[in-house]
Formats: sequence, structure tokens, C-alpha cells
Amino acid sequence: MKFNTQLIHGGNSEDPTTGAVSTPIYRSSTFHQHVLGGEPKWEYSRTGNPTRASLEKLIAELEHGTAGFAFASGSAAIHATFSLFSQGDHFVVGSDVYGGTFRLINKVLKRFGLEFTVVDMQDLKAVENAIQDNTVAIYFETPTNPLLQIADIKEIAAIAKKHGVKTIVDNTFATPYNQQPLTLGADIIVHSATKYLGGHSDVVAGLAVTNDNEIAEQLAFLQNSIGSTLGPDDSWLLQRGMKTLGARMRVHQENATAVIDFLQKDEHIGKIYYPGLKNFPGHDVAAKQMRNFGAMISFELKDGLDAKKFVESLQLIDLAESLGGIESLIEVPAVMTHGSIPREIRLQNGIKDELIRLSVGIEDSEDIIADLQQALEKLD
Ligand SMILES: Cc1ncc(COP(=O)(O)O)c(C=O)c1O
Ligand SMILES: N[C@@H](CCSC[C@H](N)C(=O)O)C(=O)O
Repeated sequence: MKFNTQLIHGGNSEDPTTGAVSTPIYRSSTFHQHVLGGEPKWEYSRTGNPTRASLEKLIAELEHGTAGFAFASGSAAIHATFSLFSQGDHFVVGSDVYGGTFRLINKVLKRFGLEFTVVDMQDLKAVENAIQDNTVAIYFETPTNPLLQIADIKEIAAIAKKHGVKTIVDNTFATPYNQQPLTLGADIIVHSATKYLGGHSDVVAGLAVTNDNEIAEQLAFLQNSIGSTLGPDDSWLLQRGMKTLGARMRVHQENATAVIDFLQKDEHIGKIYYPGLKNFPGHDVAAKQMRNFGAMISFELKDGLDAKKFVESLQLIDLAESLGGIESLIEVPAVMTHGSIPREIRLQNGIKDELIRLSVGIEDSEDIIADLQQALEKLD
């Protein structure tokens, strides 16, 4: 089955008892057991739920994994993944990650004795040099949030394998439509499914996928033990959203290309961060490992122009945290999504106070551009 067909017909796309083509929402918290002490397929909905299982099967298929796991948020999926490891274990982690992941690492996981070395994932030598005797995994995003930096998954996974450590990729920005890290050598993928996978800004969810049976067994154990599972209603809503991922991504891409073209020509715009630009540092690697470059764009205004006034002047594009929804969203990472990173570390990692991040939606591109233009003209 090809990708778009899989989106629609993958998972348990037909209910075994009724033939319903949309997986039913099984709201039951528990399931009747016919035999005491038997091994029922379903016993309790934290342990396993048919609606959630359909979604988990679908994401495993899309990412070429053998097992998928659905969580109450992307952060919960990331937390469960790090919970595979133990006190004293060391991780090499990308320097540009979502602010909440930085917070989880620094304010939570470190308290439990996990150790981290932060590295620019674009520098393969630095990645290898950061590996220590107690390193267990390399964790990174590509493209990153919010600088759109590109890490070479195949090369990093090869370094990891050479040293006997795991590769964990946050595939939120690319989605399996644009990039499939397990096929490039990664061991675990995590997603904030709140973003492109859900696609309609109406569900908070997280997913993890692996192709390693031992990790899968442990993740199932942790998912049940920690209990931050995705409920059946949200599982259904997410799978419903995912059916149109391919169709949405094509329009997101078309619109992003038009917006990039506009931004490049506009006199108010300074630096643009977008892997589709030929002179962007990660362009060649992105072209090699991604189907297309995606619809996340970060940019700076020319020196002296007021970023606050610009984002507050937009009328169609929402000033809001999150990304990947059908509606265009804009934000200032330093104040919003990456506000939990101390300013000096943020600046050191390249996230300027004035950086603006745009998630290009699937409205008519003329309207998105007209809105950007009118807000930019207010700066004159
Ligand atoms: C790249 C990335 N990973 C993980 C997360 C966490 O996901 P969630 O908000 O669903 O917990 C986010 C955003 O929140 C993100 O942008
Ligand atoms: N205020 C939230 C931040 C949510 S950011 C959501 C998303 N990852 C994005 O990058 O837009 C928090 O502090 O967790």
C-alpha cells in the first residue's frame, strides 16, 4: 500500500464486529473476561484499548515500525521514551529542541539521574566526540524547533550503532509524509501528534514508534505503568485527522513555497530559516532525507523593526503557540514556545529574541501573503 492509501486504510480501518469503516470509539474502561486468569485481548483501557490500538497500528505502519504507542501528549511520549533508561545513563541531545523538551530534560529528567550533553547535531564530529562510556542514546529533532536545523539521520544513526547506542528522533516537524527516520537507521521515533498528524488544532496527543521488539516490549510496559495514555475519543480524533495528512501536506507545501517566495522579496525581512532554501546550511541533507521541506518557516525582521508590532498586526494568521494545523499560526519563540529556556542559553543556541516562527496553513496562499504584507507595511 502506498502512503496516502495507508493513511486511509491502515490501522484497523474496519471494525471487526460491525464492519464500520471508521474505527468505533470504545469508551469502556474495562472489558468482560470470560475466564478467570486467562489472557484476554482487552482487559483494561490503560493497558490497551481497541480505538487506541487502531491508531497505534497506523502510526507503526506509516513509520515502518513494528509497534506504535499513543500518549496523552508529545511530552508524555518523550517522557515515556526517556523512562526506558536509568539513573546514570548519558544522552547526547540536540542543541535546538522544543522548549518543553529542554524543560523536561533540565527540570525533570536530570533530577532522576539522567545525564545530558548538548550538541549541535549538524556537526557530526561533535556528536561522536560527545559519546561517553555511559552514553545510551542520541536524541534530536530534524528539522528542529524553531531554527529548522537539519541533522543527518543516516550518519548519526551510523555513529550511534558504531558505539552501541540508540538513536531517537523527534519527527514532529517532518511527519512520516516527509521523512521516515526508522528507514534511515533510527531506533525510536517520537511525535507531538498535536501538530501535523492531528492537523486541526483540536487534539493534544503524542506517539512513539519503534522497530526493535525489546524496546517495544519495554515501551508497552512503561505506557501501562506510567499511564499517560491517550483516551479513546482523542485516539479516534487523531486517526480521523491523520487520514488527510498527505492531502494537507501537499497544500501546506505549496503555500510554504509561495510564502517563502514572498518573504525573500520583501524589504522588511532579514534572515530566513528554511531548509528548502539552497543556501540554507542543511539544504543538501534535507533534500537527501526528506520528500519535501515542509511548511515551517522562521525568520527575522530587518534590524530595528518591531517584531511585536508585526505579529500583533496580523489579522488572519493567529498569534498562537503550536503548529501544523490547517490554520496559519505565528509566534515568537523567545516569549512563547521556548520561553522556558533561560535567555543566555537560548541566545547561545541561536534563538534571538526577535525570531518569528510561522506555521503556514492551508488557507489560500494569496490571503496568507496579503496578511503578512499588510502587517509588514504597518512597520514603515
Ligand atoms: C518538536 C516538538 N516535540 C514535542 C513537543 C511536545 O508536544 P506536546 O505539546 O504534544 O506535548 C512539541 C510541542 O509541544 C514540539 O514542537
Ligand atoms: N506554553 C507551553 C508551550 C507550548 S509550545 C507548543 C509547541 N510545541 C510549539 O512549539 O508551538 C508550555 O510551556 O509547555
